[in-house]
Amino acid sequence: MESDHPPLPTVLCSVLSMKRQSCEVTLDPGRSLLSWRELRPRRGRDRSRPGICLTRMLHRARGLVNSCTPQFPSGGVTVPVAEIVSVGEAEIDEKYYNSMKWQHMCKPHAFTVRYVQRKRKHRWRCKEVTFWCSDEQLFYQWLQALHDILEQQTHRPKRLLVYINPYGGKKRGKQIYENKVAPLFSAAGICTDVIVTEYANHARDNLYEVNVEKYDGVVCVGGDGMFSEVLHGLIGRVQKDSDVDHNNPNAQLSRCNIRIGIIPAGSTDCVCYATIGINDPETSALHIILGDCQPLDVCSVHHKRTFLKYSVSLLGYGFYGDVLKYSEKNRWLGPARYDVSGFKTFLTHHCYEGSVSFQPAKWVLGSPRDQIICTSRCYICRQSSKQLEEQQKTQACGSEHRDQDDDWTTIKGKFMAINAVSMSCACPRSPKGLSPAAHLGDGSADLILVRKCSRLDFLRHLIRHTSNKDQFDFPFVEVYRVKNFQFTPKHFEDEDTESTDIGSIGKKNFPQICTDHPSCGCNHVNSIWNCDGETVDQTAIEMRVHCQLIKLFARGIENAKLEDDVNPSKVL
Ligand SMILES: Nc1ncnc2c1ncn2[C@@H]1O[C@H](COP(=O)(O)OP(=O)(O)OP(=O)(O)O)[C@@H](O)[C@H]1O
Ligand SMILES: CCCCCCCCCCCCC/C=C/[C@@H](O)[C@H](CO)NC(C)=O
Ligand SMILES: [Ca+2]
Repeated sequence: MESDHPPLPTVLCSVLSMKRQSCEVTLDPGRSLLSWRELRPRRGRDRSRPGICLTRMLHRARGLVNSCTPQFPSGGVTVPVAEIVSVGEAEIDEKYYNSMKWQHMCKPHAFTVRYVQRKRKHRWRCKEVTFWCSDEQLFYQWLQALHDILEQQTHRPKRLLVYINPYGGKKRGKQIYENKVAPLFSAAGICTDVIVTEYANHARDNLYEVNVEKYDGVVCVGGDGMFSEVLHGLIGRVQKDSDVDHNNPNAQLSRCNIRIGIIPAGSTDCVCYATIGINDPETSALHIILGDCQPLDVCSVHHKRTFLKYSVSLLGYGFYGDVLKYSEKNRWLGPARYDVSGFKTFLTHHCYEGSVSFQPAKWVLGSPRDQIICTSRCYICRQSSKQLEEQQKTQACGSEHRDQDDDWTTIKGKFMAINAVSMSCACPRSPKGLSPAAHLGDGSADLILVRKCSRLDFLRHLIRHTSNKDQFDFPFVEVYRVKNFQFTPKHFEDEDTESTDIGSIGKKNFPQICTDHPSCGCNHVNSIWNCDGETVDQTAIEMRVHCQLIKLFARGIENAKLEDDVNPSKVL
């Protein structure tokens, strides 16, 4: 009787040689694992009967122990196929070849497997191992089997468009790409078109013209500003192609399916750090090669009915706006400009008067202070986006997004900082980020309001950004998980009398705002908005989160505990 089940894929198991040692190498397509372990000859027996072990091994190698139950080694290395970077004919070092026993081969039958090895703190390295086969037939059998199984990794990119900012960070973008990334892409058989940008917004503008369909992904080499350019280019292009008016703050934006990879070469590189866990070009390149996919929330920022910018990390007014304002004047300082400017801004100690209105993200499972960190395959992000989609389906009415009007909260006052973050914003300066429990793809942002406080209190709050302690645990700090917010600076109604949605909210809310405390320096003084490290020209803005609008070549933060326990490529 014929079985309905497809035949089980054949396990390939051979004795191959590795670094002059015999190894049992197993490729188990069913479990998508490649493993190997050294075969140690039993000392006493082997000394008295030289050669017996090799004979047995060669016999097994020729006969191939096919269809056997895989014997996963108790000591050895196991690599998931999903973490194999490349497989190819080995480039043989002549000295090594001459010292080998099997010199009767006219050509060395060896292949090299490159794979991901996890190091500490989310760093990945590309490790390689070369296996020697006893004959040509066996060699081709292995090469074919490995190529076939890698072909099944269809989510991996084959063709990439790469933009390099030669002036980001320490101006090492080109060097970083050429030395650390290009060799890996080439080993993995990825074709690239590389554009070294010649002016600001070159990448963004180019993305409006280029045939994006040709590529499986876009890679940016640079910092958050460079990422922002690519983000604007891609989202803008997709909206244009699908006839979505991005000036409409309520427009349902079309999702962007082409993934973006980030090779960190900037000053903060917060998007890279918060989605991969480290700013390391080689690690990022490996995530791209393996074809990782991390959906990411994007916030749109509008003034009245005019689109201003998209943000994925920090949209900050007050402290972070001022830090950016001063740091832009000192770009020549490179990454240190943020420290100099941060110190100066801290000493200035400005607060700003205004009104913040927001709607809570009611569907989300988490809350900003629950200490549940967004990790790879985050449950909260999956559930929240599912719930949001269902909610949107039931309210679906054309291409406009309709928010209920009844649940707005308005907070008026004097603020040291207003920060909206749709991800943790973790970066080397603040390893847990501005909101450690914010989620990459839950469709919400954490709105952090730091009210007017003493310089010492503000310093205490800032220092918490660098520690594990709760940075929201101060009487002058509030945090809300929101789906949108609007901000109107106090002086807005004086300078702009036109009636709009946001304008009328401002007018409605301002009569009670005081103009006392002349000493605090907040009257009639505006900050600017820092939008992912770029300045925004308007101060009265509205922001809305678009759940999982884009995808990155990343996988979120792998659970450190889990990583230690089940590191797949570690020597057991
Ligand atoms: N060829 C170029 N010449 C001048 N400016 C450029 C060029 N290419 C890109 N830019 C701009 O440079 C700005 C900063 O770049 P980038 O983000 O790479 O570095 P950074 O500002 O040092 O790092 P971070 O954004 O992480 O703080 C971006 O706003 C980008 O638009
Ligand atoms: C006196 C101690 C002060 C310590 C304060 C450390 C806080 C550092 C927090 C950095 C937050 C970074 C958020 C990310 C913002 C990026 O979008 C942007 C562009 O790269 N970077 C900055 C610095 O605005
Ligand atoms: Ca989010």
